Order: sequence, then C-alpha cells, then structure tokens
Amino acid sequence: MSTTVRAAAKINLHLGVGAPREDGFHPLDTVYQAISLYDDVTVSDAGEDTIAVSGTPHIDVSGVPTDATNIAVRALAEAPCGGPHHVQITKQIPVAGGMAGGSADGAAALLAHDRLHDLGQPDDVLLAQAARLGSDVPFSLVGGTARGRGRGEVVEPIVDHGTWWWVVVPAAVGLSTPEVYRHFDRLHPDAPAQPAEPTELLAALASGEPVRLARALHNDLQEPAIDLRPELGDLIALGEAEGALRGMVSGSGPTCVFLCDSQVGSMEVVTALSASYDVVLSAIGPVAGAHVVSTREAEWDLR
Ligand SMILES: C[C@](O)(CO)[C@H](O)COP(=O)(O)OP(=O)(O)OC[C@H]1O[C@@H](n2ccc(N)nc2=O)[C@H](O)[C@@H]1O
Ligand SMILES: Nc1ncnc2c1ncn2[C@@H]1O[C@H](COP(=O)(O)OP(=O)(O)OP(=O)(O)O)[C@@H](O)[C@H]1O
Repeated sequence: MSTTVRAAAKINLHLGVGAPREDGFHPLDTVYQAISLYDDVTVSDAGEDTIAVSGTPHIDVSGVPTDATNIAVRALAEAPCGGPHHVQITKQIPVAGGMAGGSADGAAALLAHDRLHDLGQPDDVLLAQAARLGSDVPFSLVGGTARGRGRGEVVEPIVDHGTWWWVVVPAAVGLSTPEVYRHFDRLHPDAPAQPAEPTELLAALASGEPVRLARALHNDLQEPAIDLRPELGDLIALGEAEGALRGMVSGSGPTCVFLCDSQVGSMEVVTALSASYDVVLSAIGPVAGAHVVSTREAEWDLR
C-alpha cells in the first residue's frame, strides 16, 4: 500500500523575534499563512528503507539529503510503528528558501505514515511528534492562517476573511535559518525577551482588506536576511515599484513574497518581475494544511 500527502509552503505575515532563550531558540510571536505551493510525499510499504527526491523544473533539489537526515525520514523514525518504507518526495517548495519546505515534508510524512497504517492518532499526538521534528512542522500540519508562539511550535488558528494573492520569487541559492537567527542576534544584542505582537495584523486579516494587510506585514528576520543578501532589498523595491502592495522576505529568506491587490494585479507583477528574474510564481493563501491526496495499492502489490 502507499499513501500520498500534500503539504503547503508557509510565509510569515508577522514574525516577531525575541532575545534567545537558554536553549538557544528564539521566542516567537508569528502569524503563519499556508500558500499554494506544495510538496507531495508518498510513503509506501517496501522491502527496505529507501528515499527518492525529485522536483518540479524551477526547484533545485540537489541540497536535499537522501539519507537518515532527511526530515521525512526523521518523521518516520518518530512514528510509533511500521516499516520498512519507501519515501518519494516531489518538491515544488524552494529548498532553504524560508518557506518551510522541509517542515512540509516532515508533516506530510507523519500524516502519510499514520494513514498508511490506519493508526488514527489524535491531533495532539501528531502535533507533539511534529514539534519534535522542528519549530515550523506543527503549522505545516494545521495550515490555513495561524498564530505561532513558543519557538513557533505552539499553533492556534486565527480569523482570516481574505483570499490573498501573492507573488513568490525564490533565490537560486538558499540561506541557512540558524545563520539568519545568529545575524539577528549580532544586529540586536539588546532585543527584548518578548517578541513584538501582531495586533494590527490580526485586525487586518479579519477585515479582508489587502491595503490594510500590506501595511501590517512585519518580519524581524528581514533586516538580517537583507544584510546577508543585499540584492533582496533591490528585488523588494522593484516588486513594489511594479505594483505590489508590499514586498517582504519570507521567514528567514531568501525567497521574497509580494502581496497584490487581486489576481489580475498579481499577474501584472509576475510579468514585470519575469523580465529580471528566472523564477517568478503566483500563489494564493490561505490553503489547507497537510492532507491525503491518494491511497493506493503499490505497484509491486498489483503485479
Ligand atoms: C524562520 C522560521 O521559518 C519562521 O517561521 C522558523 O523560525 C524556523 O523554523 P524551523 O526551520 O522549523 O526551525 P528548527 O528546525 O526548529 O530550528 C533550526 C534552527 O533555527 C534556529 N531557530 C529556530 C526557531 C526559533 N524559534 N529560534 C531559533 O533560533 C535555531 O538555530 C535552530 O537550531
Ligand atoms: N525534505 C527536505 N526538504 C528540504 N530540505 C531538507 C529536507 N530534509 C532535510 N533538509 C535540509 O534542511 C535544510 C533546510 O531546508 P528547508 O527547505 O526546510 O529550508 P527553509 O524553507 O528555509 O526552512 P524554514 O522556513 O522552516 O526555516 C536544507 O538545506 C536541507 O539540508
């Protein structure tokens, strides 16, 4: 048997970062949104543990490990039973792009394993497994628009009355998340313990009004990401000059995302940025968290 789960990329509409905790993680107050770029993870019963990774044409998957360090493989090790398994990952989410691509694969593998073996584990059990895999992984299970606190793993859905149109510009070379956090610490040695709260952003989401949301977007990791990659500042300025309501770095970067006023507006920004950038994508949010898209007999069962 084999089960395929689809999981979405995330962006952070608000990312408030506090001073590092004793365990080295930063306290966050963030608002995640799942947007319509997806990885598919298929988990199959197999004779031995194997993994294969492929990508849609705009994705360079060469940086994705195909050993026990792959987060989907770590997810299966976290799961309570079963195996061996074959894991097939098909990536559409940029790698090391600040869009939680690895986290999406971890969440997808947890859910696929649960459904493949008909375990029906309760949500809180899956969410606890997800939190052990990484700070962004619980949100990848939940999806939609949600507030994240703690180190990002404590996730609570929030009211969002909009359908938001985004333009997404990945970079050819990724950025390391720990490196961006370390640079934040260098730039802000006196950061407050409590991260900035998303008060106006929550009101903007409830209003469904794009201009209001654009004004409220906030990312404390944007400054360190642009300091490490100054060209991201040029990209954001260009997108805004071409009609986006607001551009920002996605999470720890280097992917940049642009909020647009409508589908037509987003197509105009895609066209304009495509003159200068190789890969320019369009996406909507919010979309669902990790969900099963197929369950079938594996090929070797059918022979
Ligand atoms: C930048 C964000 O994507 C924003 O949502 C996340 O905070 C990153 O989440 P993630 O990639 O799932 O992060 P994890 O796998 O848990 O941690 C990777 C590394 O990022 C840093 N990290 C992560 C989360 C956090 N709240 N504080 C941190 O300092 C730590 O150096 C950690 O070792
Ligand atoms: N399934 C996976 N897909 C992508 N990268 C993976 C995976 N498993 C492990 N990795 C490793 O994790 C690193 C970070 O990849 P990922 O695509 O999750 O970054 P990211 O989107 O910036 O993460 P985040 O936004 O959660 O900080 C990669 O460089 C790679 O070495």
